[in-house]
Amino acid sequence: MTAVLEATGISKSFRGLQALRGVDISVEEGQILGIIGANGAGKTTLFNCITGNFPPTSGTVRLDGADVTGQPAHRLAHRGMVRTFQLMRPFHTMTVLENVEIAAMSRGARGGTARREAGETVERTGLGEWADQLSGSLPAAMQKRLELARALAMRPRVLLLDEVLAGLVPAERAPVLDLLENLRDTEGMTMVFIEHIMAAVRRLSDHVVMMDSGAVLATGSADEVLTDPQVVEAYLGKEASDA
Ligand SMILES: Nc1ncnc2c1ncn2[C@@H]1O[C@H](COP(=O)(O)OP(=O)(O)OP(=O)(O)O)[C@@H](O)[C@H]1O
Repeated sequence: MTAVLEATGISKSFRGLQALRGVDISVEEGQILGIIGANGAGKTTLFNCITGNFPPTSGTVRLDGADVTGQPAHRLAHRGMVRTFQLMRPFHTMTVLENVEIAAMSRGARGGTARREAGETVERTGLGEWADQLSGSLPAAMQKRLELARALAMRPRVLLLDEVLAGLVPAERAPVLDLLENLRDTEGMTMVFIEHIMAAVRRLSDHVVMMDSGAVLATGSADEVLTDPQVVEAYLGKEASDA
């Protein structure tokens, strides 16, 4: 099987601080890759290098085999790769539906089509009853769903999720996990997700990469990685409370 998304040898320095040191990840079509690691390990920086927020200092990003290193987010979105952000950035003075509609329009949907697709996405992400609320007035859990809805409205084939469950109580996490699993199983969507909640990593990941100090420390199935003594020592010992 060929990788849909493959990042090889990704390094990134910020004025002397080496945030990434030759990171390799790859994910095959219809698979979910989970990325774990302590705060500051470089997970979000890796996403930023992959999704064109800034170019890596060195290394190559390939999407469907094509070199897309450093391409801006909008061009990657047209190629089918979209991400969510850890800190949400919706337009707070617009309604939930309008926010999602704008995302649909950004990939070319127009007029009634954009509105209809936005409505479907809003329902699918459990935001139906909030559709006409200003997004700035949403509770945190619903803002998270809006971030996901905006990404899905862009119809990605490859979706990168940065801590999409953070700040949600367990009852709020379940529907998001159900949705992500459904997107993989029914639409074959490929996903990479950064997550600190180990129950979610176990449930969703076909494959896990554990990062430490800007490098990959362990990779394998969730069972293999989460029981790896180095991973337990470097990360899980500190984070196990939420597992
Ligand atoms: N734009 C930037 N400028 C300078 N340093 C940065 C920048 N972005 C990240 N860093 C640094 O790079 C390192 C990796 O940060 P990063 O946010 O990627 O970690 P992370 O694994 O995503 O952490 P968390 O789990 O807290 O989100 C940190 O030392 C961080 O301070």
